[in-house]
Amino acid sequence: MFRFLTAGESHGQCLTALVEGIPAGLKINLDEINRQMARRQKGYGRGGRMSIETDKVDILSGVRFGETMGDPITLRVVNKDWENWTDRMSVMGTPTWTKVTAARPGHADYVGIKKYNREDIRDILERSSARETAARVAAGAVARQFLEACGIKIVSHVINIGGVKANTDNIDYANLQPNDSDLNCNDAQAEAKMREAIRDAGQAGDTLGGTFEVVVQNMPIGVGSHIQWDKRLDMQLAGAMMSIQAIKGVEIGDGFDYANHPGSQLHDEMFYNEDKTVYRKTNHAGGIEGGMSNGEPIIVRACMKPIPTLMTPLHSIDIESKQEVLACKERSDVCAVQAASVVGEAMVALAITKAMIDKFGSDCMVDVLQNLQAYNKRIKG
Ligand SMILES: Cc1cc2nc3c(=O)[nH]c(=O)nc-3n(C[C@H](O)[C@H](O)[C@H](O)COP(=O)(O)O)c2cc1C
Ligand SMILES: C=C(O[C@@H]1CC(C(=O)O)=C[C@@H](OP(=O)(O)O)[C@H]1O)C(=O)O
Repeated sequence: MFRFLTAGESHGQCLTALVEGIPAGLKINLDEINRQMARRQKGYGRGGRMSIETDKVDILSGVRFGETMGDPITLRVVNKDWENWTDRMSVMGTPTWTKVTAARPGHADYVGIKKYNREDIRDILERSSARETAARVAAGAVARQFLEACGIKIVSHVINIGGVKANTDNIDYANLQPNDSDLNCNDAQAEAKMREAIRDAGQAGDTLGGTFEVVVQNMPIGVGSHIQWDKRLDMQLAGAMMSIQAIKGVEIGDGFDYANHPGSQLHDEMFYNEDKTVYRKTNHAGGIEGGMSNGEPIIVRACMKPIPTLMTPLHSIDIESKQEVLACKERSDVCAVQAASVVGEAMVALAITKAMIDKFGSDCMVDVLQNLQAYNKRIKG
């Protein structure tokens, strides 16, 4: 059993993640965790907050002398900005700060206020903020280290920002490499145009969304199951991806394009190599058939809506005065698709880790790796 939870507010003292079920005996590389944290903070179009924070993870439990013990792992990311918010975010005492009352269309503000019976929108926006994704990337970075010990790699790339599309013809998904570019895009020409689009949107007080792909490489066959709805790997991946703030669409493989062509053009035909191992010439299925990994790279595509906080605010309502007003202008990102792609990698890593642990066990790495090896041997035979 593998699970994780996060806690913390955007301008509170810290964010935490509690990760349970990582097997004992996994070597943890803290520098690598922090490298993932830094990747999430990059990206042209991020707001002022990113120049305040330098996200670093403290491991508070579950790891001893660099190795997991099988215990729950607690990860903490301190919010440097907390110091500037102690008046507004004090744990005890009486509020001295003006309430936020003008709801932002597209954010959690209005519905949250109603549902939780609050008068200050800050009580909602602090937790609905995607600052929370820092804790997910920390948890995901631990999961990635488990997956890498099992030989599995996860990469992503941005393929569309605000309608500017990267060239995605002839991508070799099995060998797609991580890139360090500003927008996590492999097409330099498209990336330059994406930057222009983000700059123009920012100057107009507007925001942009986009699309990215997360790819899982070297995935063993048969992880997930057709037996029950909640064991299907595609369901677990889609849920994980949809749980990210502002993600509004998820596709596996050809996804919505399946609707446009007949089956004869889309199902991935099977062939035998000389040694009778099976191979495919195509991967329309995106590495999953019948809710199980089929050994091809898993391709999960996600669409992020434009950021809801606009510097040229939208028409909205004030929950206190009951007047029609302009939405509140919190400091904000113009575009965060690159950051979302890093969060997407983390969520995919966490979902794949859960499915791998369901299949190969979670007590200790020696058992997991032996189980995986024996299983691979049987499958190949
Ligand atoms: C990495 C990342 C950064 C984000 N930055 C902002 C931001 O600066 N301002 C904002 O209003 N929304 C931002 N969002 C989106 C909101 O958090 C999100 O739209 C909101 O929580 C409502 O949830 P929903 O869009 O899923 O309905 C960001 C999302 C992600 C994934
Ligand atoms: C803080 C992060 O993202 C935040 C997500 C966010 C929102 O409403 O989702 C609003 C902004 O926060 P602030 O109001 O402090 O500027 C973003 O910066 C982060 O990614 O670390």
